[in-house]
Amino acid sequence: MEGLPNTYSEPIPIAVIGGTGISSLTHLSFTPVAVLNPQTPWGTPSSPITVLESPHSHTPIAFLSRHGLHHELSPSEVPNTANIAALRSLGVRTIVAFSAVGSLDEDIAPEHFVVPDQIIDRTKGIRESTFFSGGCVSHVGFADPFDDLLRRVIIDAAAGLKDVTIHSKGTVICMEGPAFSTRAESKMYQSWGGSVINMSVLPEAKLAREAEMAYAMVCMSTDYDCWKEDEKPVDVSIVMARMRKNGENAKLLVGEILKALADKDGEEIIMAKRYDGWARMGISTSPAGVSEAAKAKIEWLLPGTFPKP
Ligand SMILES: CSC[C@H]1O[C@H](OP(=O)(O)O)[C@H](O)[C@@H]1O
Ligand SMILES: Nc1ncnc2[nH]cnc12
Repeated sequence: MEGLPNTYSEPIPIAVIGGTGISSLTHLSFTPVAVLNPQTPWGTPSSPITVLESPHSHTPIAFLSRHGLHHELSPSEVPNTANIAALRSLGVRTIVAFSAVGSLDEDIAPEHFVVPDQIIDRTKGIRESTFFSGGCVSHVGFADPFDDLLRRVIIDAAAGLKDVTIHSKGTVICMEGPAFSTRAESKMYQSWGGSVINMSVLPEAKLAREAEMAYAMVCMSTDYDCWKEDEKPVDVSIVMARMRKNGENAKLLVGEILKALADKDGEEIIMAKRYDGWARMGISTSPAGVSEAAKAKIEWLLPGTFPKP
């Protein structure tokens, strides 16, 4: 990426967040045109943000590597607030996130993709998980944590890929890690109705909702965790081996998603106006009680919420 400009003059409405095994979006159909390093009131994002253009679409996309360019950030260390704030500041309104997951369901085989519709939170409260703290409280609705319009686009787009089996719903369990689950935990998650397990969907999805963006995740199955007695329990070599094929399919899928969103209806889906005001509506702090520090940060994230008098 050397030699690319570090500015981009247009808003970038779509972002792709890559996780394990996807630290760039290098593929014939994408041309990197800039590398940005936005700073935010919540700090610096996980990685520089690459801006890519594609012949499939007039809409540029921003790519962010969740664990850093060299996978140096553990799931608990990912600066999710900085990541989401940085993307929003570039104009992003729609996020397609990718994640390597373990399967809790016999039918979700390695290399299958799942577009989940629900989440169960098993993180340990050690991740910074809201923009609304330090003097401004907001409670956003999160009953349906993923955006259904975007989920539908992804599911339909995946139908254009010949060797990807896609599951159109499921519950993702988000554990803290970084160690994998015990067998007892894995079986308990199955009994709770979990379909797949990862360490990344939270608080990423929650912060995207607070930032009034549309968010969906593509879960790429790599293993059967450790509930299945006739399989070797998950380890990193198993995950990385599966991610070679998954990573190629993920890049093809991004191309198909951009094609699908390249028309007028697509623009409406991408701009996610349906989330305008969600976080602002949830603010419970009375105007006189909002701290100046919180006002400044929220105004940076969602301009117009606390305009200067
Ligand atoms: C390397 S296996 C565990 C690791 O893989 C997943 O990462 P990501 O969601 O970023 O693709 C999982 O969430 C864990 O962080
Ligand atoms: N079994 C597993 N548990 C948690 N995260 C994962 N990512 C890939 N496989 C996983």
